[in-house]
Amino acid sequence: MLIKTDDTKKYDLIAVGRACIDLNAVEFNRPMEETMTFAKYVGGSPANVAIGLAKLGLKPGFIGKLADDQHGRFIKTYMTAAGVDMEETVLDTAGHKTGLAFTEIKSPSECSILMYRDEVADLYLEASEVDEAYIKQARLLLVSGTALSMSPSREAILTAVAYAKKNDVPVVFELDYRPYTWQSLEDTAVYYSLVANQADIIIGTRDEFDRLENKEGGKNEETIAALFQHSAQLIVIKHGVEGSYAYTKAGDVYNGKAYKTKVLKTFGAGDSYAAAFIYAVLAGKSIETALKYGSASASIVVSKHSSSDAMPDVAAIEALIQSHE
Ligand SMILES: Nc1ncnc2c1ncn2[C@@H]1O[C@H](COP(=O)(O)OP(=O)(O)OP(=O)(O)O)[C@@H](O)[C@H]1O
Ligand SMILES: O=C(O)C[C@@H](O)[C@H](O)C(=O)CO
Repeated sequence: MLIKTDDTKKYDLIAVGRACIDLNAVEFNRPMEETMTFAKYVGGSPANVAIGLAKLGLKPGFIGKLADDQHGRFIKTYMTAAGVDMEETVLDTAGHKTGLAFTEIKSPSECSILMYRDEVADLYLEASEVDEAYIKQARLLLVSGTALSMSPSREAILTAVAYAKKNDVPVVFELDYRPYTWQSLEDTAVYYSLVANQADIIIGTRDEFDRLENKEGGKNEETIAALFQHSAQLIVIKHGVEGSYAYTKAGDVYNGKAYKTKVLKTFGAGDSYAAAFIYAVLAGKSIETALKYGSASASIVVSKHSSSDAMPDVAAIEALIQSHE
């Protein structure tokens, strides 16, 4: 197996970062100005990935800070019921709020997210609130890039990564770049590099790797050459509907095609892709197969209304792959 993990661990993966609320336009194919109703779902990239893994039958855990209010309680209840261990989440006692993402579905190819993320509870997670003994119980630690955008969450993430490294828990870095949370492009590149250089698996879009390198129009070959000088064993670079590439440190290159579908909205593709790709890697499947799982899962989620609730099970993913073989 390319990434060696200890399958006797209590949790398959522990995700650290934000768990928020998505409010997705119910009346779609119109601008948000004309939208009157929104459906509520759990959102936030690492929460979505954890939920996706639970739907695939794995045992994920979550580290994060939730607001002590109705939204925080909704998130904890939903994720627990979905099969994510939420016992290590901490409650914010300083009045910070849950992050909200209003999603606009103008057309299948034109979606946008309007974020309410000032003073959000998830960015107030402190290093002292991250438990080494919990991380030690995971096969993988998943870190989201957005959680690096502000202190004290930044230090909490760096602490989680340090605990994972100390306890031989491989680190997955999902670049998950959300521009509104960052002060500058330089900050992003500094903190992204700090974690990317320690990560075993790095997953992001081509644009997100450009943020890591703080340049435009970067080339995959140059990106992987630089990153493979550090801890990375496996790098996935996504190119939207054009598909994705996986690179191994040993020099293997794999190309995954997107599965065409009737798209409702494009967001949620990355999180569903990551969940199914990681599931396949943990199940010991080949990288070619893991790319198919990621693409199939994303194809299912972009055809549905939510990012979290729509995460598919293994049977749905395998059926979609089969129908294209
Ligand atoms: N329109 C689409 N139809 C089918 N599959 C898609 C589509 N868009 C993306 N995908 C699949 O999802 C994968 C990830 O998509 P993308 O590169 O857009 O990720 P992302 O930008 O991280 O997503 P997100 O919008 O959730 O942040 C792609 O590699 C592809 O397999
Ligand atoms: O927190 C966000 O950035 C938005 C997410 O909640 C949303 O689920 C999404 O865009 C998934 O990729």
